[in-house]
Amino acid sequence: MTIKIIAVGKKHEKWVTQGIDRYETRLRKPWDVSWVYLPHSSLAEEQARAEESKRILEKVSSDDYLILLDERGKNLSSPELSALLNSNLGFKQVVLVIGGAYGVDESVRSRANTVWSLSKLVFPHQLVRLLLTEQIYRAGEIANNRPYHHV
Ligand SMILES: C[S@@+](CC[C@H](N)C(=O)[O-])C[C@H]1O[C@@H](n2cnc3c(N)ncnc32)[C@H](O)[C@@H]1O
Repeated sequence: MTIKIIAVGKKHEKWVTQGIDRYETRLRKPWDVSWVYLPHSSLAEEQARAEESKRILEKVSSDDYLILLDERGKNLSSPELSALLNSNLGFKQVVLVIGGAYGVDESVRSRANTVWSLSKLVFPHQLVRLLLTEQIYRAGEIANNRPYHHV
């Protein structure tokens, strides 16, 4: 399974890099995770959201399974995420999107196959990168029946 994470903003900030590295170095094949960083728009809120959403969709193929991270989405348990990533659903690649400071607009929301909420709380973008990386690692461990995940 190929997993692409599209994140609005620069590379990871120093304080999350160590955490992300911790999980990514442990991630085992066959899951192959890569990051795409998109520049922040310098426009005002609504136009910035539209510009960043356009840039996001330019990186998504019609045959990708798109998961948008958004606090208004649905909750998934870790086993449910694992099953979702593991099932492949006939798609070549799963793409996960983390929006910028203003989130994304309706174009990305309506393209998304799943809108996934980590919590009703709004988290800062960089922290979402770290939480997502740990959850992908956890999902892989669940899929491979390894003991990292305890219920
Ligand atoms: C600072 S938040 C933006 C919040 C913004 N108010 C919005 O309307 O989306 C940056 C990004 O982090 C992700 N995010 C933040 N909290 C989240 C949560 N609880 N669940 C899922 N994704 C979240 C979303 O992708 C969001 O676009």
